[in-house]
Amino acid sequence: MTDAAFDRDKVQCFRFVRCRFDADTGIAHLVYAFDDGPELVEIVSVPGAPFQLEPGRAEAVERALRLLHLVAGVSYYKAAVPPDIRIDGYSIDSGTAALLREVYVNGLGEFAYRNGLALHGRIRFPVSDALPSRLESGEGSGAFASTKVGGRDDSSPASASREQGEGAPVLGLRRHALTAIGGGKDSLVSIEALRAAGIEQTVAWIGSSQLIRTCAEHTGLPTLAIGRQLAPQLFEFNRQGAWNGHIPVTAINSAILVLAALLHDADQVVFSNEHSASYGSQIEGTGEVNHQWSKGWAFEKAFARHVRGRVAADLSYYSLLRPLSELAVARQFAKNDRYDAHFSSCNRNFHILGQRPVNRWCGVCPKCHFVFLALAPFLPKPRLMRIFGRNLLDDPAQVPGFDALLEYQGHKPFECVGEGRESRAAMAALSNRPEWREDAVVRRFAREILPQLEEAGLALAPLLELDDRHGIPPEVWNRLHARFAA
Ligand SMILES: CC(=O)N[C@H]1[C@@H](OP(=O)(O)OP(=O)(O)OC[C@H]2O[C@@H](n3ccc(=O)[nH]c3=O)[C@H](O)[C@@H]2O)O[C@H](CO)[C@@H](O)[C@@H]1O[C@H](C)C(=O)N[C@@H](C)C(=O)N[C@@H](CCC(=O)O)C(=O)O
Ligand SMILES: Nc1ncnc2c1ncn2[C@@H]1O[C@H](COP(=O)(O)OP(=O)(O)OP(=O)(O)O)[C@@H](O)[C@H]1O
Repeated sequence: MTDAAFDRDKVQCFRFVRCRFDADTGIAHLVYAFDDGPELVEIVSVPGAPFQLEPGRAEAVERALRLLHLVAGVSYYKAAVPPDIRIDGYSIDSGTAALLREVYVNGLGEFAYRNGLALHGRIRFPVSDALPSRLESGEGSGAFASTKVGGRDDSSPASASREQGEGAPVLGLRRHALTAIGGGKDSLVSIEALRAAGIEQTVAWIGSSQLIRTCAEHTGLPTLAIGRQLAPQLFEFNRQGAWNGHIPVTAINSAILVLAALLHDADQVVFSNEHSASYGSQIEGTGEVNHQWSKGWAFEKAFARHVRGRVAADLSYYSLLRPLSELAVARQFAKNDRYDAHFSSCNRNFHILGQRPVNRWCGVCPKCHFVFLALAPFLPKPRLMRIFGRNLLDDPAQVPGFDALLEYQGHKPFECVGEGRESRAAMAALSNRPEWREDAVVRRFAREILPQLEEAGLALAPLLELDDRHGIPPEVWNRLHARFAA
């Protein structure tokens, strides 16, 4: 492949060329290439430079940088999906390769399904068996700790390889949470819960979304806005017919925040991924395809273990909302109206190429449909109408959108929405409420769909119960359990 043109079918090899972090500027360069083609340089900028890093911290930053380089490569790899992968300049062990294979194969699951590609067996990261046994990139200084996550379930897809490469040092990180904020309801629920539990936090986000900034500023907490620029050639490749589609963006954001946590001396990276995120769309003839795979529990477990084992033993990565369903998160959000005029879960707000919606809620996408439906059982109707500016459940044109959420005559949309059983239970609850039951979509549900459903599956209460599979540190969970149970 040359500079002149991009032909996805001719590409043989995807290369991780090099990565570099400059502590004086806070800028990371992540460099990739296809064959001997042009360098594709992604730039991540972490505010707060210059960073004074003692040797043990600098080594951990280098390990986090390589992890980010490897994970963020998925945006470029997908453009050609070539048969070979090469890593120039450093080596990885088999545990790291196993994690990456999971991230690429599952995180590109929707991409592969939509493009008719088979990724299983195709994605192989080269492994060096001659690595030192403790750390893939040379041993760090400082006290080494075992990576057991006390008492919690830390089995992971990468566990088969746990004997190799684990044993990162304890860095003595400050007790402080870097909480990812996405502008929607989920992270706001986490931020308020951590605040109530007295845990110090900085709210952090990636990208230039004004909506996220406004929500972050509204928390009144310290903020950290991290810049990210994709290599510009990717968009040109897309114009020239590159493979394109969904990527596991949460995995990339997670790796960026792990790097930022080391730079800003925080011992926790907190995401807000509910347990419903672990369930994908059931596609006839294909099986499960999960749009939000890197928001799921399998990713969280594998990534958290990798960070503790190979980056810093005292750096926790977890999702505070893992025990909650989407409906349980909606119930928590309803308790506080502080963000009503600022938040949005509608993904049309978050394009990196600059489109800006006129309204915070487009009102026609699966996320708008789902968030409206999930909040409706828990919010007074006038408050919900003020948030959305209209009643999506009284618009007959929206029936097909809600049917998809109910998994009625179709599969769950490829979006960040709850499980079909959550949507059905929410709709069934509304069909019993005088203020909702006459609205067009609810009325039609009660008439046509409800009679076909088993009553036992429609109760809200079981869906609000907390799940005990999570990776929340016990000292945090002990302070929050009662709040989330109510
Ligand atoms: C905002 C959005 O939904 N974007 C998806 C959309 O991309 P579009 O072209 O409409 O706009 P951009 O997001 O600006 O992307 C431009 C191109 O750049 C590629 N790209 C972007 C970010 C990145 O990290 N790597 C990239 O390669 C992208 O492919 C475009 O060509 O459609 C795309 C194709 O299906 C999606 O990939 C875009 O999704 C974004 C990466 C994104 O941030 N989406 C989140 C809102 C999202 O879907 N979050 C999921 C979490 C899923 C997970 O497992 O992490 C969720 O909330 O469920
Ligand atoms: N730009 C971003 N920077 C950092 N973290 C992000 C960003 N966008 C989303 N996240 C995080 O990724 C996770 C999944 O995002 P998601 O969009 O589901 O959450 P949300 O925006 O908090 O809520 P909602 O589901 O209502 O949109 C959350 O933990 C969120 O904070």
